[in-house]
Amino acid sequence: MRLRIRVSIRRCWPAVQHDKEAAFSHSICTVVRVEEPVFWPGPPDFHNLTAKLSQGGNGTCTCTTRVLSTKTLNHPPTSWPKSLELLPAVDSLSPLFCENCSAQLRTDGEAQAQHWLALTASLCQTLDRRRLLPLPLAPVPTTRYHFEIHHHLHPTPPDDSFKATKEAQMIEFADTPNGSSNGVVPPVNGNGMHHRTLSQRRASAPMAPAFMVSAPGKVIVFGEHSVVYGKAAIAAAIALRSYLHVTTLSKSRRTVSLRFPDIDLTHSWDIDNLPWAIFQQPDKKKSYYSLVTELDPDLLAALQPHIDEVSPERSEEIRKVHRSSVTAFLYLFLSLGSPRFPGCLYTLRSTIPISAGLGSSASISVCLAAALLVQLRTLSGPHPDQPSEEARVQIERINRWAFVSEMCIHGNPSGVDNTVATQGKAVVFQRTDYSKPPSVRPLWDFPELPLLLVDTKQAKSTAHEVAKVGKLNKTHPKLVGTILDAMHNITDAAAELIQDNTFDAKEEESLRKLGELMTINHGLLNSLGVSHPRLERVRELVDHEGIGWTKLTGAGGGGCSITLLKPNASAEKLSKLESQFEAEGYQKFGTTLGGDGVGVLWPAVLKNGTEEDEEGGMEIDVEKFLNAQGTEGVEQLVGVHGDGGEREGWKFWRVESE
Ligand SMILES: Nc1ncnc2c1ncn2[C@@H]1O[C@H](COP(=O)(O)OP(=O)(O)O)[C@@H](O)[C@H]1O
Ligand SMILES: C[C@@](O)(CCOP(=O)(O)O)CC(=O)O
Repeated sequence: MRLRIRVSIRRCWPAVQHDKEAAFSHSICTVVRVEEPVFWPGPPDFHNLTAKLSQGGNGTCTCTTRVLSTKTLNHPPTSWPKSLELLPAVDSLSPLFCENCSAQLRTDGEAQAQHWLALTASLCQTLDRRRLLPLPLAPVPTTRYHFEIHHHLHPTPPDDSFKATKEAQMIEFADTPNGSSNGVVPPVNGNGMHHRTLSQRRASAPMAPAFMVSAPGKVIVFGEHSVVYGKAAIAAAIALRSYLHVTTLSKSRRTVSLRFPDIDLTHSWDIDNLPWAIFQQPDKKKSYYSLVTELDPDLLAALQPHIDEVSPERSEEIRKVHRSSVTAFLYLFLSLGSPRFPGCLYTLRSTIPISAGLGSSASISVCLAAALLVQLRTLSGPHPDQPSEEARVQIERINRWAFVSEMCIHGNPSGVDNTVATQGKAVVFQRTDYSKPPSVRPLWDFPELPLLLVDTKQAKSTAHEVAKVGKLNKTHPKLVGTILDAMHNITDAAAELIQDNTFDAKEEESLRKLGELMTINHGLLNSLGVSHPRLERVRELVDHEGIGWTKLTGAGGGGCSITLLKPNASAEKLSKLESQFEAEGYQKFGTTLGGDGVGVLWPAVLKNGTEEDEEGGMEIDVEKFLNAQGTEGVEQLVGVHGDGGEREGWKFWRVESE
């Protein structure tokens, strides 16, 4: 079957349409390429497009698209802007950033030409900006867009009304988050004028397809707490993950809503009542690539009334949890968004136990940051052929904002949790200077360690434990400094050991050396006062059986422990230990280390072994997502891994090993 795809580019001067022929089989993904002269800052709006069956079909095909990659080619386009007056009005676009160099373009209206020049200069990269004057002496680069088109065939409806509107629906766009028109843009006729007859008008559609993002939890294998003081830590992603579903509402619905059932939180705000003015002040405004290393007290104060209105009838304990999540969301939403942001519903579910030291807050922070950046179209990819370097830039962008969210949730984070939740795998992390990005060294061959993960079910607060160590450090700076240095040396030794060619995760001697480092690390954490009797009890039980080495993981004060099991640990002893854990109210987790970091499912359609798979997949709507039962239900519905490995649909920014 062949489909004709018509791609029309909005907010691009001059307005352009492309007709593309592409062969499709029933309900698959395909890639279409469009080349477009770059006359405009930022990617054009290709958000939704519909494709028309050009032959042999008796149905329509609704497609959603995503820009897979953009590549700048240095050959001139076929048309040129003739004079500066012809440049389009730019005041409807805010903020303006160059996609290539991330430079913020001027928005002061002083001279619109400046935008164009700055953009062109940055795209030409090697060209001296001054040589671009006067226009159009410089070669204007062309951007090549790759689209991924998900299309779903719908049978032709029996009634004729469909035929009447079919043509009008042929080119249909969703609005961009920063856009000023409503969700449906009519076709452009030969004069560049928009027109659509009354009979062809339709109710507003949602402005973008629903999509999902997901990020893993983590275990810190070495270096928690000391990492807050600039020492190195080793952390690895785990298979437990958070999943965030984003629905964009139609233009008339000006609310932003959170549904976070794990913490029993539901709340909506009127977007137009949020304190945009202060977040948009030139001295406060941040861009999607900013490195924010501290929260702005004025912005926090402006958010306070909107945080205070959440869950007024709940207990103080619950409100505290709600406040953390809401502060993180609102801070990100107002920092990254704009008053023209569309109404949205964010629904979050996580399989990571909360406040157990497995990085639940970092995982949701990464999801929130990634979702907002995806909505703003500031991320390229992910796609399987994305160059590592490009993937790295996207990961860095998400990570920077996830760190801001982490600051909202627990005050003084080191950034290790959000880094591993964004990047996945296992990393050696160190942040010596908080005004700069951290050093992150991936451990590509992180071994498959035989780990037992035990949740004490003793809730703790990271903020509280971190503050406790801070206080101890203030009182005994020299002594605590020595302990933190020793922890750093342990991490160094462990990284060296793991990367040594002779290290074998199945061999006793290798594991013994690593296990001893874990024991020492735990002892030092205990000396800082962040263990807990229930954590000590796990150690006691494991030590009694003599089958492994145990340390707390995460902030401590409760939460989880990890035990590195000896290779010869007998099944009998293990099962005895597990029964004892169960009897004493502990929960054992089976998890693998070193999985993928942040992933995107765009649109929210997955194959789930249901009838709908025949039609291209099953759309994950909010209802299905909320109705999924427990961890198993969530994983079955949207998990990044199905029974047969990685699920088709989820995509990850992957930084490969050099
Ligand atoms: N599934 C979730 N839904 C909503 N908020 C969450 C979720 N998981 C974590 N959080 C937020 O993160 C906080 C827990 O952070 P923290 O104490 O650092 O624990 P952890 O060690 O699990 O990261 C919670 O109080 C809540 O604000
Ligand atoms: C104690 C600390 O090192 C790790 C905290 O991990 P968690 O929040 O318990 O998952 C704090 C940090 O690194 O920000």
